[in-house]
Amino acid sequence: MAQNKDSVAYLGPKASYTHQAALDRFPETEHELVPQTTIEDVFASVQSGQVKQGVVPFENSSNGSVVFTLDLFADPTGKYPDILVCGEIYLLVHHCLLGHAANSSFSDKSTSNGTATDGEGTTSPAKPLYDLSSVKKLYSHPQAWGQCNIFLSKYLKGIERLDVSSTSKAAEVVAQDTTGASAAISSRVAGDLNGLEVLGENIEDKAGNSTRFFVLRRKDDQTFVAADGEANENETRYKTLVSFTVAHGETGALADCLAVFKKYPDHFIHTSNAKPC
Ligand SMILES: O=C(O)C(=O)Cc1ccccc1
Repeated sequence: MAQNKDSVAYLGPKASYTHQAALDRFPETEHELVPQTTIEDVFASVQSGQVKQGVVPFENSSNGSVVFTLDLFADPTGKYPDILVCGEIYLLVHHCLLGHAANSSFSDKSTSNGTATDGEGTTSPAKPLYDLSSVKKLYSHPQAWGQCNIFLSKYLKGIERLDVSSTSKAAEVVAQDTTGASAAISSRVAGDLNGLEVLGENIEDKAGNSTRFFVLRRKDDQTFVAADGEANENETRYKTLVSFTVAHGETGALADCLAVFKKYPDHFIHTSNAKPC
C-alpha cells in the first residue's frame, strides 16, 4: 500500500461508475483507490480497517435504491456494527452499449428506427450506432437494466440478460468474447479501458439520470472524530442515515418509529426507504 496516502475502497473494477464517483471526491494524488469485487467487500474492508473509507452506490434518480447496499445497512447478522456514512457523492450517469461491432455501422444514424418511447412521455433519443443482430447476451449490474428500459425494449427485446457485480465487470466480461455475441451496459470510460466499441450511447431513459453514492468510514476513526467535534462547534448542519428494523406483524410499528420526528421539527426526513428483510 502506498505510503502517506489514505486508502479508499470502491466497487470495482476500474472504470465503474463507483470508481468515477470515488475519483471525484478522492483524487489519486492524495488517495490510494482500492477496487473491490462486491459492495459487501467494500463494507468488509472498511469494517476491518483495511481501508480508511469506502464508496458504494446507494440510489438512482430513475429506479430507486440499490437493494444490495440497503441490505448491508440493515445488517441483520451484525457484521458491520462500526460502519458510518460520512459523505455523499452525486454522479450523472450516461450509459453506453459496449461490444465488438459487426462490420456495418449505420453511416446515417437517422436511418435507424426513430425515437424510442415508453408511452409515458419519457423519450430516449438513443439509437444503435451499429447493427445489433449478432448480440445474443447482455451483461450489466442489475441496477442498470431499469435505467435503459426504452432502448432495451426497442432494440434488444428478449435478449438474455446476465447480472454481474458491476458495470465495469460487465465490460471486462464482454471484452473476452470476441465473437460479437455479447454486449455490456457500462460507461464510455470502461469501453475505452477494455478496447470495446460504443454500439449505442446515452441509452438511459432519462436525461438527468444520476446516482447517489455514500462514503463509509469506521465510527471510531479518531481522525474524523476530532473533525466532527470542530464541525459541531461551528453548528454545521448534518444529514444522518438512520437504519433500523421493526417487529414484523405489528401494525403501525414503522409509523410509531417515524412519529418521533414530530417532536423535533428542526429535524426532517430527506428520504426514507422501507424494505422487507
Ligand atoms: O458502479 C457501477 O458501475 C455499478 O455497477 C453500480 C451502478 C450501476 C448503475 C448505475 C450506477 C452505479
